[in-house]
Amino acid sequence: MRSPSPLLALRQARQQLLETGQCPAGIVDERLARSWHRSMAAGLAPTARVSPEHASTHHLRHVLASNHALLAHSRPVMEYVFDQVRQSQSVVVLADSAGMLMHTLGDPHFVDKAERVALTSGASWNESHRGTNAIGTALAERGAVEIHGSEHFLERNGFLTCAASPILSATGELSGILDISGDHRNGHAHTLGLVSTAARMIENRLMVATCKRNIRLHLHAHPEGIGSVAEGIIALSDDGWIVGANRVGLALLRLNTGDIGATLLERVLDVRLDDLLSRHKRRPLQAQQLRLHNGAIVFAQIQVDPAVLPAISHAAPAAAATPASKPGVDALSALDTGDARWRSAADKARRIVAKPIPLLVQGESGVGKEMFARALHASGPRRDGPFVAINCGAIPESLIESELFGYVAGAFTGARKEGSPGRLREAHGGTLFLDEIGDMPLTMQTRLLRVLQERTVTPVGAGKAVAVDFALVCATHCKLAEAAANGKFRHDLYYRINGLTVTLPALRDRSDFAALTERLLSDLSPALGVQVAPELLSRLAAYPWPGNLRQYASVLRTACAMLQDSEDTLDWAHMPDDLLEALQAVAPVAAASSPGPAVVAGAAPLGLQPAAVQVPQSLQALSQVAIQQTLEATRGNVSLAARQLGISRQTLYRKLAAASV
Ligand SMILES: Nc1ncnc2c1ncn2[C@@H]1O[C@H](COP(=O)(O)OP(=O)(O)OP(=O)(O)O)[C@@H](O)[C@H]1O
Repeated sequence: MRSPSPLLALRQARQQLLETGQCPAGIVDERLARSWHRSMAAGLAPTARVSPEHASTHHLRHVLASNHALLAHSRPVMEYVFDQVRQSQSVVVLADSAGMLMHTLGDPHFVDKAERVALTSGASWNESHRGTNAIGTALAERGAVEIHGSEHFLERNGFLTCAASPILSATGELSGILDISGDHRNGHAHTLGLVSTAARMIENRLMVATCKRNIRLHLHAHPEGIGSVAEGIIALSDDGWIVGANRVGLALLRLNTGDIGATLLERVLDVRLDDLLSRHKRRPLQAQQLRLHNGAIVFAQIQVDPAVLPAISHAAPAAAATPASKPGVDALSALDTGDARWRSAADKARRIVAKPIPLLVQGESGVGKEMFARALHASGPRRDGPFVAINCGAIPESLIESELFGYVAGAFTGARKEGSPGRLREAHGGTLFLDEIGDMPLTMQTRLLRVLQERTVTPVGAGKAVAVDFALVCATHCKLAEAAANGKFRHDLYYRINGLTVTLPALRDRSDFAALTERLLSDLSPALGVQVAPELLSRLAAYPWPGNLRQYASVLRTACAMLQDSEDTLDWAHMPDDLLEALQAVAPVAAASSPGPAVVAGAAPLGLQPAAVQVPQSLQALSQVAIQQTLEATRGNVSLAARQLGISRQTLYRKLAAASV
């Protein structure tokens, strides 16, 4: 591995492994020890002269065809790398995600004739076939490794020195392995660095190709770093979701692979997508300076296919919804895909939009309450004013007062020198949207009530009140009337914010699943006309979607990213693994009609027709099944499960607590 273990120590460690089944701690690199154990567990013997596992011509052809893009983008990089190592008589190899060689450059003179076949296309270097080796071990460890001489598990491979690095896709999956192998006497200290850099070059090329229809941010901490192999790349959907990223991009934005497909750009950076695009239009070649929410600065160059830019510039504000206010063609009706309950909520809200009547929007997490509020704002007379959204549950109690009401210069330690107007005053002339109002601490409820009664704000540390004028929309996932009855929410504030209450339906209760799906898909990829296969659509319609529209939109977004260039229909193969099983387990319903009383097939194995074993269950129970399956798939990782379900951790805990009552 990185620093070759001394030969004697290696021999002793291997001897002990073979005799006791345990590798002594501290003598060899931990990853090497893990790999030796895996090789033993695969039933391999170090002295065995196994004949190389080789794919049939038919299978090899299939693998090459399905890795067409990877091969095309790897070839030029492999040629460049080969030029660098030509003198050291090495071969440069590309393997698929199972460790099968797909392309080799260089003549393996250092290998005797009998072994040469092992370095040709079709040979498998998966650890289960060849024990510890750079390709197989890089696959198993998902990281770059070097394996020298007798670190190889099979003695017959001891003449090799190899360095390999994984190549990751834009969504973080392992696409293949790049490897440099040579005679172990010619090993070079820089080979691992070379192969890792080359793998990144391939990843970047692949990402630009697979995300060519997306808006891309090319990022670096310094403007000069943009365009280099060390640049970060982030791919965005038209409505500002991060749908792809290379490793540097993730690191720069402090994200993990699991955040891809589940994170809005504006949650990470202090900028909205439409602002980015309009700055790009004005100065297409200039790197923009952006700030992360933690204060760090990055520089970004936007790249977007000119053919899709007009569609995007049109679509980006559509997410914020700013069309005219005529009923029938306003921003609210642009969200209307035919569900009667949703339409009735929109009709009622439309009637008070120009009046000083506060609106309370109820509905489960992710049903689209904020989108509804934004669209209402854009449909009303204040649409040219600001829309200020505040998540009352997300601001720490100690900060909520200064965040909402503002403060004067020097009001408290840590305050900004120039003071802050506060979010309530930012909403002046527009709409204030208070999300999760039920989570607001009681002391703040009292202050908010005063603001609403007096229509003035008094910043922290100020003696004088400032007049404010905004339309108020609040949202809650809980029944606020119950919270008021239990003393958790002030009665007087409840009456003050509840001029009109509308309830948005959960996704599983909507009757417009097919139309909604079409709408979400056309938002995600306006130019592509992506559809869903009918069988899959009927299963999606029957699934309980605990995370509602947020979860469904996120699943569709990731599925669209899985489409090959030649595909335009989403099918089972594009669905995430954790959802597949759950979808197979629900009985299909006609997507155009209401899901109605759903049925579950119990634990029907994949591929079985679940309708044969239908067991009626409540929708709530179905939702719990989906939650449990996601938790199992994420091995109990609540944060990851919540992200995959499209709900917050608090909501997931709440649902789990409700289930255990
Ligand atoms: N009508 C819609 N059309 C397209 N996408 C939608 C629609 N409604 C919601 N979404 C998707 O669902 C996501 C969540 O929507 P939104 O934030 O409005 O829900 P919410 O009910 O306010 O959630 P929470 O209760 O967690 O704050 C959006 O970012 C968007 O991806």
